[in-house]
Amino acid sequence: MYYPIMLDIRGRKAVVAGGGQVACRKIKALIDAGATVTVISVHGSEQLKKWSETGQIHWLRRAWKRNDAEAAFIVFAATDDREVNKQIAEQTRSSQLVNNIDRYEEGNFVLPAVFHRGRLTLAVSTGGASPLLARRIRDEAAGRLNDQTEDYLEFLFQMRQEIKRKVTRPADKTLCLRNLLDRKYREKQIREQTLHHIDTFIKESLFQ
Ligand SMILES: C[C@@]1(CC(=O)O)c2cc3[nH]c(cc4nc(cc5[nH]c(cc(n2)[C@H]1CCC(=O)O)[C@@](C)(CC(=O)O)[C@@H]5CCC(=O)O)C(CC(=O)O)=C4CCC(=O)O)c(CCC(=O)O)c3CC(=O)O
Ligand SMILES: NC(=O)C1=CN([C@@H]2O[C@H](COP(=O)(O)OP(=O)(O)OC[C@H]3O[C@@H](n4cnc5c(N)ncnc54)[C@H](O)[C@@H]3O)[C@@H](O)[C@H]2O)C=CC1
Repeated sequence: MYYPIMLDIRGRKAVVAGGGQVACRKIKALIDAGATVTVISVHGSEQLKKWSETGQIHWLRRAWKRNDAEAAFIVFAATDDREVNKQIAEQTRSSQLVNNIDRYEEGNFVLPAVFHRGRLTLAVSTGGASPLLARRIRDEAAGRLNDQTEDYLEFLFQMRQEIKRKVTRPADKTLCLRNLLDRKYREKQIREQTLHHIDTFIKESLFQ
């Protein structure tokens, strides 16, 4: 069974071998997550050229060389050459994260199908069994979210920060945080009032 995790890769070095369609999907997610991305590929899509021109990636227009992954935190073997991808995966240290796009067993992680909305991330994986089913389940789950999800979660975040700061007893904190999930806070107006009167919310949560 895979171990799921949300990685903070801001400023971390990501190295991607390959600049085709699949590599670009992985690169987009790396850029969005704030990684420092180096791409090694002779050829590249229009999108890759744009990212390179705008400084969002560092593109080395050449074939993969041994040691290219040396300083990387995370590596993608994303060429269309199975043998090259295999070698790249073999060249990484066991402490590095490596994804092989054509033979997932040769890497040590796989990417899920992802949907982001504000602070919410939905990630669905079938552990390599069927990427298309992962995508479909992701789309079905995302379709059940409504327009308010982003604001609602931002409200929960802000309230939770304040509750953590203001309420010290763990049991009291739990009471407040549980109370926050009451359906009434799905109403925008009630959320706004509550944010303005956090002390009242805390008192009511503890004495109701
Ligand atoms: C194991 C994994 C490794 C990894 O890439 O991390 C992997 C591996 C492989 N994918 C292959 C094919 C396809 N992959 C997609 C699409 C996606 N693939 C993604 C993830 C993963 N793909 C990981 C496991 C995910 C899981 O847990 O289930 C998604 C979810 C995330 C992402 O890529 O960001 C993204 C959808 C994102 C979105 O929609 O948003 C499509 C559809 C399309 O392209 O439209 C096809 C064609 C249809 C088909 O073949 O099923 C092949 C065969 C290559 C060949 O034979 O030529 C392999 C190789 C193998 O099986 O070893
Ligand atoms: N994991 C996944 O999500 C998926 C994986 N695949 C697999 O991904 C492979 C690649 O697909 P595409 O991106 O569409 O191919 P593509 O043909 O668009 O791109 C291949 C890229 O690999 C680069 N490349 C080839 N040899 C290289 C080397 N020695 N060093 C550096 N770069 C090198 C090329 O310059 C090119 O940019 C497919 O062969 C397929 O097996 C396909 C679909 C989804």
